[in-house]
Amino acid sequence: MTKTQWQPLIKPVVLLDIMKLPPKEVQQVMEKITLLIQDPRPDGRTKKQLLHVPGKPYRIRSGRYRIFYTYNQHMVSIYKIDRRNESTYKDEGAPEDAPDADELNELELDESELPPTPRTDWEHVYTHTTNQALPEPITIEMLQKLRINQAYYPRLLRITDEEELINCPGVDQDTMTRLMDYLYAPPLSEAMQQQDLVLNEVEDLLRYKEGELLNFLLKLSPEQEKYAHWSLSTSGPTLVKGGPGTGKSTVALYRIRSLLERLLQQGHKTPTLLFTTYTNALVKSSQQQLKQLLGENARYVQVDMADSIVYQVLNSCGMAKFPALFNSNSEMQELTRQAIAETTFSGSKLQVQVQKRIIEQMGTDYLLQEFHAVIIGRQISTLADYQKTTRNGRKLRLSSTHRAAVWQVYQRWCQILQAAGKETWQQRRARAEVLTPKSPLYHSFDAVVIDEAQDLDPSSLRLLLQVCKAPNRLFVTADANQSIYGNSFSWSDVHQDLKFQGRTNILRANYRSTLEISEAARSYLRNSALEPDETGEQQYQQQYQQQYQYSNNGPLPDARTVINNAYEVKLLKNFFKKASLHLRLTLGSCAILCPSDQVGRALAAALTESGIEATFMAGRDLDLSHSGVKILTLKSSKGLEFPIVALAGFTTSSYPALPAQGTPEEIEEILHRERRTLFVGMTRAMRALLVVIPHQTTNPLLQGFEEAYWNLHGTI
Ligand SMILES: Nc1ncnc2c1ncn2[C@@H]1O[C@H](COP(=O)(O)OP(=O)(O)OP(=O)(O)O)[C@@H](O)[C@H]1O
Repeated sequence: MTKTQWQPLIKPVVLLDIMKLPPKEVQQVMEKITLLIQDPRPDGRTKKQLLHVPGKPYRIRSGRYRIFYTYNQHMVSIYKIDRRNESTYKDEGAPEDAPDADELNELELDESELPPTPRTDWEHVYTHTTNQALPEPITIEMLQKLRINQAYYPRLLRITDEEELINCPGVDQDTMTRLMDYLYAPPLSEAMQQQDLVLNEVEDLLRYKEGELLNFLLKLSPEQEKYAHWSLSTSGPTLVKGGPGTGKSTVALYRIRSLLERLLQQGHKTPTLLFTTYTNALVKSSQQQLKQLLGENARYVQVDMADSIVYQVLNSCGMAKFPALFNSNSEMQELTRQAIAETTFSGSKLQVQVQKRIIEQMGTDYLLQEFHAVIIGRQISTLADYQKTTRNGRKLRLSSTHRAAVWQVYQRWCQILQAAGKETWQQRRARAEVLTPKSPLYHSFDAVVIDEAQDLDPSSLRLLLQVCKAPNRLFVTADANQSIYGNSFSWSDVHQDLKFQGRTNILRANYRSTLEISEAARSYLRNSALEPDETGEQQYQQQYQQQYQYSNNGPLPDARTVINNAYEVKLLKNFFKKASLHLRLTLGSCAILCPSDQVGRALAAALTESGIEATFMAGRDLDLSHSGVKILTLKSSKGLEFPIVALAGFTTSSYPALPAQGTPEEIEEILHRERRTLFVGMTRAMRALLVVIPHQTTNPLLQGFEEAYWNLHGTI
């Protein structure tokens, strides 16, 4: 057998090309790919470099087809299998080494195959995007070839034009994407930009065509690869940071694979690993990806939200039922107001008055955050300890008189909650943390990987550290600038074992968003980045604003003003339709991220009424495979991604909620946090982004869209 020297990689579009190939051609294509991985270098005959084509790809002929590829020292990346243009190959019987028509015809380049140049304006793109007939009719044969569920046949066979194709209610997203990709193969330049997938064996292509193999794994970049395997035998935990879309979650999943391999090599018969992430939707998608990555071995990995582990610890100790959680935020606020009213402050009459005023100025939200992030999150149980604590990330400075006042309200608050049989999530997590050593979960996992750690409570982090058998088998990913609830805290404040010095790395290449979207979001975030901590956060924040690497380009994102709700719906409808048509995607690729459930439901109703399928999905029942536009709150969009995104719903809501009598520092802290929340929303977008701004708004969060980064067209 010939030794394989180059690792074969394929672009996702190649899989569609394989589905389109007649069976007898597949064998021949596989033979050519086998030849390529033995030696991809051009030979001037069958393998040639196309010097005049953008990207200077190589091509090898395979009968009536040609395979396009690039290669480096170690890898061959195949990115298109295309039928030769018959008119340029008059002599079908020409020998393989006949003069190459490709060279003369420049691969029949049309305009769509030129490399994408950044366009400045969606409006311009819109006007050139009109509804057209499908490039070929949808047939039963096509649907069978694509292994599409027969239940969808009647609906799909009725489609005749592009608008019907992009807005096809009731057909799941995966099906629509497959059909769309099949009908509209991306041009060469786009195919080249797609991610690389690993082709372990050339025969896998045949297995894929026959339905035995459903997926191929992503090829990590060298730096991602390094962090997935890095420091497996150090003494402490490891941390990977990076901006949005740099592949932190991806590396976390591959880290699980290397930890598992290491444990199995070390002779562990039934290793147990824990992967925690942030929302139900992320649990589901991580489970799917781990199944793909690990096959049968996925049974060794438990995927959960950190709060499920909190529940499991309490349950295992018989402490899960009582006290009950609050039914609503307003119920919690009410009890907090009651605590403020009932607190008897100590000291002279003047001191009592001062303390009362301090608390009033603070507002219930800020006070609750102080209880949660500082007192409960750090397991502080005495005023003396509270007086000493550093309060990292809290902008409002508190003197010892302030702290004494907070402490007294806190004491009363605890009594009231106890009498009502209620607790907050933060109290529950802190309770679970203390109980962990008594729970069977203590030291029960051979390794723990925590994704999206920036918003975890310190109690949850310490709990997860305790369920892990050894600190060096803990791996954490985080991006402080995507912290949407709390503010920066110091890792070593959380636990002495959480010192990442020397074991922190940063990912720098963005694989999700276009350069234009990512740079616009970063320009919006500027000034709201978080405070430094001892893991090099300051350096990180400086690097955050430096040049990133991007794989994709596109038009500038839009920040558009609207005069009322009706126009907002009109703009959204127009944006989704045109962007979907232009990008050859369906409405299932579109998402609206909005400030609250209530606003989301109203938008879903209004869009549906206007003829666009749209569904509001609460965080717990997010279904990413659902057809039509998905409407989510900004907060529940964390960790997710969508090709087309609109941030909307600011015309009706009073977002952000600011305390009526808040101090400037307190308001500044809230605004910074919410600016990061909008930043998270913007960075969910892969290809197209729109922010809908109410006309003449004074909302401070909807200011700061710089003309250099955003398309700021007029009002509609
Ligand atoms: N090496 C790679 N090549 C191509 N695509 C990649 C690569 N690494 C990651 N991706 C893709 O980039 C996207 C973002 O990756 P991922 O979600 O892991 O990033 P992240 O850093 O966790 O993002 P965020 O913090 O914004 O949630 C995903 O679609 C992922 O498949």
